[in-house]
Amino acid sequence: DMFSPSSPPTGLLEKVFQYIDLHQDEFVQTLKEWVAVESDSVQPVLRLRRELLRMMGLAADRLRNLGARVDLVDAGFQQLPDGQSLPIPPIILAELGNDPKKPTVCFYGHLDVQPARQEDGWVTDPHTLTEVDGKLYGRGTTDNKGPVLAWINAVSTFRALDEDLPVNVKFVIEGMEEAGSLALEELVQKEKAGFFSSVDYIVISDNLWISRRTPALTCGTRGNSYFMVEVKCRDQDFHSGTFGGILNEPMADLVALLGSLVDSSGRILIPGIYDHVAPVTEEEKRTYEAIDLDLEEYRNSSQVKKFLFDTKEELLMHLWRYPSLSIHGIEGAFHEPGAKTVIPGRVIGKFSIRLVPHMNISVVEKQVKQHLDYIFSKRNSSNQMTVSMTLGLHPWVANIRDNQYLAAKRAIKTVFGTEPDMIRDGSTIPIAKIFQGTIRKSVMMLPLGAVDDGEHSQKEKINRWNYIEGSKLFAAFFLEMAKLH
Ligand SMILES: Cn1cncc1C[C@H](NC(=O)CCN)C(=O)O
Ligand SMILES: [Zn+2]
Ligand SMILES: [Zn+2]
Repeated sequence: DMFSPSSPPTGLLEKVFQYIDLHQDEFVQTLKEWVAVESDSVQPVLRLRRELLRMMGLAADRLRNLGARVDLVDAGFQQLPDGQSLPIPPIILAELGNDPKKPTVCFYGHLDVQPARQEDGWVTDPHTLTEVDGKLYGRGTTDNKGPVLAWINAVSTFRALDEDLPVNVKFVIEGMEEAGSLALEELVQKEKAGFFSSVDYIVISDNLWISRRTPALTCGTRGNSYFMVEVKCRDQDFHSGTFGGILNEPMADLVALLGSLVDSSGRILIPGIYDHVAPVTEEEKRTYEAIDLDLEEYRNSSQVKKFLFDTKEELLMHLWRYPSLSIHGIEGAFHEPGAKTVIPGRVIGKFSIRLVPHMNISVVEKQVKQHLDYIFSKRNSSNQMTVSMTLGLHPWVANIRDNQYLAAKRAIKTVFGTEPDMIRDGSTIPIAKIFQGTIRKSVMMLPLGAVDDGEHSQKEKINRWNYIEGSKLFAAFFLEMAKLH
């Protein structure tokens, strides 16, 4: 149309790539400064919330230096189960450029991280970015500080070269993703007609490739429903010498309940749970066949002796398009080393079910509660069982016919010289569905990290190559978006 900006001058991309290569050590240095902030949102303690506030402040400063207009939106307080409350770090809404002739691309990312302690099995200090053989180790390097900075690096490169930014850029950066994106949904609703009204596209870079070398585009994620099942005799523990043999023990009830959820082939045993799962189409099957995945390498690098499925297609389908049930832990259980003769008086089992199209969250909730009621009633226990669903997150499916998927494919081809794997992701980025459903804009997931980055795990890393080529990818993506608009 008549408002289309002219194609970028030939050689601009070359200049941009050269700048990024030349300044990569500065980019790594900033990542190091950000990794040094222990912005853990999972452990609800004031010291860490202060770190989160500091983290959001650092990011706000960085964005202001770029020339962005930055809003630190107050997000209120988190109520804890024990009655205490903690501040939620402010959410950054920022914008750079508002040329009506350009598309507006909004990047969502988060700067909170999972907990990490060196004793958990890190070789290096998790909050000191350490480079070994081109791998940048540190908590948050891949999830999600590295990708947030890659986007900022791309923007800052155009600024540093005194080149016009090809797109208008907006940022939504939060600090509570690892705790369930508290307060973000409300803000998105509230800003629907404000901040988000001018947004054309949303890009999220908060997941990983399925390969170590082949880049990917993500077309869908599973949702999640998280359950707590409490079994209580009394609030205090018992001595097994003085009460063992005369009680229904809460742990025995709970272990039976948890043991009734899934069989050893991974099949969920809750009646009706598979009823609404979308059937597999032939076309969909072909997408799994096309993916570059070396099963043996994947298995070896994951240090798993044997997966539940032997073919690439079966494995990918069970990660991406079938539900799964995982048992996470038991609160109140005696889990420390040593041999204490305790009977825990009250225990809480935690498990979750990854949801896929077209499962319905409230139907799943009913099915789970009915099943647990039935199993518990069969035990004829005198204890009290309480089941609650504490999180219900929808699965998300992209519209891969949107312009931005085309632009991203072209940018990937330019930077990596290859077509991306078109993948889904087994985990959940709750805000994707909320963006799509609330502000009704196109959402794309464009991951930068490699399959072996170890997000949430010990030894999390991002490869220098992924971080730097990823910064180039975002810059190339801006140019492709401008061409398509
Ligand atoms: C907090 N939470 C509880 N249920 C689901 C989640 C989100 C979490 N998200 C990620 O890990 C992002 C991965 N790139 C997950 O999927 O477990
Ligand atoms: Zn993340
Ligand atoms: Zn995470």
